[in-house]
Amino acid sequence: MTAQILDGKATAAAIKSDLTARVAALKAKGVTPGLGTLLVGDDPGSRWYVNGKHRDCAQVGIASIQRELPATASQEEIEAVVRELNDNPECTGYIVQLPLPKGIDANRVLELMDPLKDADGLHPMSLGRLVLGVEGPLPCTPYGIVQLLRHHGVEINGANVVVVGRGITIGRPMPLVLTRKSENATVTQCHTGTRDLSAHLRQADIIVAAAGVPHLIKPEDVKPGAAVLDVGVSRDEDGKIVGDVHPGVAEVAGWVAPNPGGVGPMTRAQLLVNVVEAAERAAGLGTTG
Ligand SMILES: Nc1nc2c(c(=O)[nH]1)N[C@@H](CN(C=O)c1ccc(C(=O)N[C@@H](CCC(=O)O)C(=O)O)cc1)CN2
Repeated sequence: MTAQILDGKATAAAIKSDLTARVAALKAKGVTPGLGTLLVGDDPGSRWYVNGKHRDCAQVGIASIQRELPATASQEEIEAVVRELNDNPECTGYIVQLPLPKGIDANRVLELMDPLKDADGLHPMSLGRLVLGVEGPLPCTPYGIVQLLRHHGVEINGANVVVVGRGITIGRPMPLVLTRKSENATVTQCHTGTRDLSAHLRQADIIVAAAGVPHLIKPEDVKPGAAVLDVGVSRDEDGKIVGDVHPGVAEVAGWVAPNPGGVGPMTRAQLLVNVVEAAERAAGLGTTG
C-alpha cells in the first residue's frame, strides 16, 4: 500500500480563498482585520514562521502589525508590548511567537493578552472555553489537523486517535479538540512516560505525531490503512526538517500528512481564520466558520 497524501498546501489554499471573500465583506462594512505578531529573539525558524504569517495576511487582505524585541528583552519589556497590542485598535488579533527565550515566563505573557484578541487559541481563557464547550478561538495546529482530515474525507467520528506529545501548541490541546461532540473521536495521549508506545500506536486509526523525536513512528507501529500526521520538527545537520514519522510508514498507512507540506500550512491557515473570526466578533457580525 502507498499512502494517499493529506495535502496541507492545497487545503490551506482553499481556506485562504474563502477567507479572502470574508475579509472583503468585513472591509465593505468598515472593519479591517489586523494580525499582530510579537517575535522575541533571533531564532531563524521563528522568524521564518512569523514572516510567513504576514505573507499569508497580505494574500487575503489582513493588515499586519509586527513587533520585535531582542533575545535579551526582559519580562517587563515583553509585557509592555503585549499591553500595547491589547490597546492598539488596528490589531484585531495577535500572537506571541513561541517559544520565548529561556528565563521568560511564557504563561504570564499569555495570561496578560486580551483574550478577545487571542489569535492562537492558546490564552488560558480560550483553552478554558474549549474545555467547557463554549465557542471561541481554537488552537491553530490541532484545528488545522481536523480540517485537513475532514477535507480529505478521513473519518474522525468514532476513530481511535493516538496523540504523541504533550506540548502547549499541539499535544496538550489536540485531545480537547478531537473529543468535542463535533469531532467525537476516542483519544489516547502518549508521551515520554508512556510504557509501551507501539502497543498504543498499533490500535490507532489516526496518529498525530508531535513528539519532536526523529523517525519515532516506525512502519511496524502503524495499523494498515491508518492516517498518520507528522507534526514533529527536528533538523538534520543541513537544517532540513526531519519529522517524527519514518518514511517507510507511507507503505503501510492509508493516509500520510507529510512534513513539510502537511500540517504546517494548515496551522497558518487556521491562524487567519481566527483573526477573521475575532474581527467579526468584535464588529458584532458573528462568525460563519
Ligand atoms: N504562537 C505560536 N507559536 C508557535 C506555534 C503556534 O501555533 N503559535 N506553532 C509552531 C510554529 N509555527 C507557527 O507559529 C509553524 C510551524 C510550521 C509551519 C509551516 O508551515 N511549516 C512548513 C515547513 C517550514 C520549514 O521548511 O521550515 C510545512 O510544514 O510545510 C508554520 C507555522 C511553534 N510556535
